[in-house]
Amino acid sequence: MTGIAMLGTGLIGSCYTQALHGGRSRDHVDLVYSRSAEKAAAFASTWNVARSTTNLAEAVNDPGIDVVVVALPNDLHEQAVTAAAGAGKAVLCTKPLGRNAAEGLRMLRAVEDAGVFHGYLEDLVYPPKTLKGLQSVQAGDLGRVLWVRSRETHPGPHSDWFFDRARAGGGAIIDMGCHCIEIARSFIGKEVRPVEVVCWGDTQVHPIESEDHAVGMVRYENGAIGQFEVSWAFRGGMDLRDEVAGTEGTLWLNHWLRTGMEMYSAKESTQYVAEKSESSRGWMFPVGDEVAALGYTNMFADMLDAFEQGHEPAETFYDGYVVNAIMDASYRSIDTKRWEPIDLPLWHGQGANETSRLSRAFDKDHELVKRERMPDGKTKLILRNTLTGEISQRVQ
Ligand SMILES: NC(=O)C1=CN([C@@H]2O[C@H](COP(=O)(O)OP(=O)(O)OC[C@H]3O[C@@H](n4cnc5c(N)ncnc54)[C@H](OP(=O)(O)O)[C@@H]3O)[C@@H](O)[C@H]2O)C=CC1
Ligand SMILES: O=C1CO[C@H](CO)[C@@H](O)[C@@H]1O
Repeated sequence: MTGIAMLGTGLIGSCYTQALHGGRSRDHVDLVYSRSAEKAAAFASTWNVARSTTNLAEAVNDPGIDVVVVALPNDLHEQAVTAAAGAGKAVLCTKPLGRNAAEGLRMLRAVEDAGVFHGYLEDLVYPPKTLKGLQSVQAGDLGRVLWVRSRETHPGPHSDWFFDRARAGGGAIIDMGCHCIEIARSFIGKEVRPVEVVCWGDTQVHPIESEDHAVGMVRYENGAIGQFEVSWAFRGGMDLRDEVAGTEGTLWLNHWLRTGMEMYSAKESTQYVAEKSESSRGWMFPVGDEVAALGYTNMFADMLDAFEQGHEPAETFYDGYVVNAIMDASYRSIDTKRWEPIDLPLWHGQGANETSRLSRAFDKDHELVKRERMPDGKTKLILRNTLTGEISQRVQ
């Protein structure tokens, strides 16, 4: 059995542990690291973890440990990854990989130089409905993907360090834009190079330096656009939605509010409703199995299958570094108010390959712009003359 160490006893350390224990039925966290012996003991007792330590070096060097899971605040990722790689252990790191692309790239180099297995824990490309959507998109059911819109908004994070710009590396973009960017990149095709970004971001509500709102557009080399929308001041819970628009189809995913379970209670509920839920009475949107719905279960199954079978998981540190580079350009764009190029000193995907407009030949002189069935039962064809550019219509 694979020996697993969990570094961190916070929100994500608990979610990851629940997912690991419930997922493939053969995974178990063997060792937990916390700064405090009391917290470590409490975590170990809640989640039935056999051993704990307050020494990070001891955790990663433990001979019974094969895989180290980094579930620590953003400013501690690099240090933990370097320690795990130095100990020759496989390392799985939560999002964002780094606080910027330079940090992300150093982490990628550290695991590559050490020759250890690495996985980027981007859960939101693994929810069951996202995996099903990705399969359809990859099979071509939606045609060519033109535009992906991904939104994550909630009233704000649950711990102090998120609000400290230096520790977190930024605000809502680094915290949640990273999810939206990787979701869009997955639907558009991870081999397609992201070229430039234009982004607005501002601090509208919280008394902090970091942005609590942002909207950005990432332009890919094939013309596709990945749009992200993030807020740390949205009221009403956690709104997690994705939309994919292709030349032949559309996909809408709603992950959290309005997922199919809606409950009303006139009384104050005593039950936990869902992550970042703001209501415990009236209309509520509980989630049946949070760790599955958020993708953690499938994510760890992919990571551990890949580790045991000796191949790469769907998300590696390389993906985390690309996402970091897109976020760096987003922050530059907020300052310059212009499209900013995405700097990718390391790129594994396709080379320059601008996709031209789709040809929709109608007859020898025309392309079809649009076809629509009208209320009178007739069909209107809107055509463009390929020689003159003239637009005309025919009614059939
Ligand atoms: N969907 C996702 O993939 C999510 C990912 N995350 C990511 O997980 C990481 C941790 O976030 P989260 O678990 O929510 O954060 P929390 O604040 O809930 O927990 C962080 C944990 O890290 C440990 N820690 C160790 N050193 C420090 C330190 N110097 N300062 C603060 N904490 C420390 C603490 O455990 P102890 O006190 O026992 O030492 C603490 O419980 C972040 O990178 C975040 O972006 C977070 C939420 C969701
Ligand atoms: O998706 C998420 C929910 O909120 C958390 C706190 O802002 C994020 O860190 C996390 O990635």
